[in-house]
Amino acid sequence: MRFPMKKFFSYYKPYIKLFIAVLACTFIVSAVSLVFPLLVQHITKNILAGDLSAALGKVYGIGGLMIVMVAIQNIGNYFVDYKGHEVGARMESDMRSELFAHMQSLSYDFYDKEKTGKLMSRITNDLLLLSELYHHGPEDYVKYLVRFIGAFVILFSINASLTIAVFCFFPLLGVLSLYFNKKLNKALRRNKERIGDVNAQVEDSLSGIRVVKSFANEHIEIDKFNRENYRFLDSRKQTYKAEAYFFNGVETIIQLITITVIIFGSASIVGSTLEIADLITFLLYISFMVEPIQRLTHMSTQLQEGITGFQRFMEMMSLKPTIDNKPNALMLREVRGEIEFKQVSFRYEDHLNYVLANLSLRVQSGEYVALVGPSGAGKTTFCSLIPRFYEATSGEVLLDGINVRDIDLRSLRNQIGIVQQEVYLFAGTVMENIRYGKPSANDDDIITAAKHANAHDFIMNLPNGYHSEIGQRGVKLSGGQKQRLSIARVFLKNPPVLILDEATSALDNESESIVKESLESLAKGRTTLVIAHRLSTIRNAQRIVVLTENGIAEQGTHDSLLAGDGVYAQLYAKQFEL
Ligand SMILES: Nc1ncnc2c1ncn2[C@@H]1O[C@H](COP(=O)(O)OP(=O)(O)OP(=O)(O)O)[C@@H](O)[C@H]1O
Repeated sequence: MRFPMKKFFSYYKPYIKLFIAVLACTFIVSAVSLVFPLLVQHITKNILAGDLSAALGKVYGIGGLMIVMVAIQNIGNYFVDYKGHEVGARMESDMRSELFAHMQSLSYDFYDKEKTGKLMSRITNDLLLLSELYHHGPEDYVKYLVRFIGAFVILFSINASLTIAVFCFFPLLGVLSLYFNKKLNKALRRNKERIGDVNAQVEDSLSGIRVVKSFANEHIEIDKFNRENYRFLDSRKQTYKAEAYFFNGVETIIQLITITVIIFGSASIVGSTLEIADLITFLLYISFMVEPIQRLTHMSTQLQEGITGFQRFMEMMSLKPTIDNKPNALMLREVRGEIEFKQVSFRYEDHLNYVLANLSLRVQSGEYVALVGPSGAGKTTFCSLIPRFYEATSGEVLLDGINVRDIDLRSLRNQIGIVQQEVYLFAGTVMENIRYGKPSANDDDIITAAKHANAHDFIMNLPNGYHSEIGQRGVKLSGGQKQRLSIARVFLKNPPVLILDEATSALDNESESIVKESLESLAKGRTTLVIAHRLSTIRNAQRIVVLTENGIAEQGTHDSLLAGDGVYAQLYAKQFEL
């Protein structure tokens, strides 16, 4: 991937004035620092070598000038350090927000493949050193370019041949830097991938901590974690090896430069082509030329880390959501809730088998339809095509006669309420969790929704009522309570279409009957698709559709299907052992 320069620099835009001020300060500070050795040269070569009776006054004058220069440098450096870092941190934060928003836009299929921990690592670790790159990158270039060019001009005016001798080493440094920067970039990318793996392992083990404990398998998790941790360590060891080669190579060349100056400089003094004061000045300025090299190479790990972070950031940003709005997508207003599948086929990926093939079904507005059939027949998949969590591979899914592909995604999903077996609640209060169904709702609306969902009474019995914290993923609530909160959320949303995917199957009989009551009241007046394994729960459905691996096997009411003695009758007999 080529480095996307244009995009990289676009993040400076909101802070460009402040950043230019930082660079201007850097320029001034670097230019001022160049004057110091010249003043030393002036003292040693002109003042101390001349009339010593007037020397002291002049030295004091230069001392005063030096103090003023130090003050300018310090004020400038304070501004550069403080505001420079701030600009970098703000840019990093902007990019982090942009990345998170982008991830929110990506579709189901992306999340099917990616591990959450790895994605977390991309948002946190990957961007961590970008702020350093963003402000130190240009800042150091200005700083060291000024010092380098200034030192070169001054040294050249003192002794051209010695300066050229020093420069002979620079191509060597260039080649070394190029070679190791490439190596380092590769090593740092690997580090980022491996820390992502460590994060993924932590996320996986900690999310499943209750399962881990129930099987007493802590040791297995520790082993899995250590495996990833050592892989990360291994990768870091390789990075340090590359760094050690590189830094020591650079140090050796720098020492060779200094030795060259001392030897050739001394020879020039012997040959009377150089004065001692000039050699001292030369040695002082050599550090101005060498320091940029030292700093830029030592900084290069940090800068490289920023660069690889940016490259990985761009990889993620260049992923497009597979399901997105068409231009001029339709906004829905009044929705009746009629759903139609026309010759719909679907497979999750090109290399996988079709889950649904040529399936056609029409559900009337307000109808209560149950989807039953063997596990893996595609019932959940069928339902997830309606809100376009996945796109039909061929055929059409229509809502009120409009292809769902033509409808604005948000507008479409606002019409559909989903209650699943696995309820996901966010850490926060009961109130906040119900409000998730309609963020603009007031407290009274929320209480009404909770009452409809048979949740009000148990909520009032919680220590802080609606303001009780429910713990991460709602761990402080029972399964039935969580389910009723999720139903209240959908009541509040009040969508014309409802999908109930095994909503009661994880509950015991008592909870089930309360939740069932809430669901029945939720379904009133809405087009409802119910997926159920326990056939007893859908006996009253207006229509039962039996889905098998070969498509829709049969459909009808409970009584007519039982009488037909087909798949449904067999499933029913199996469940009730008739
Ligand atoms: N994200 C996915 N990626 C790839 N294959 C998937 C994915 N989700 C489901 N499948 C596969 O698609 C098929 C249908 O799954 P689906 O969950 O729709 O069946 P189901 O009828 O709802 O099953 P169950 O009654 O057990 O919930 C299964 O073979 C399953 O392995």
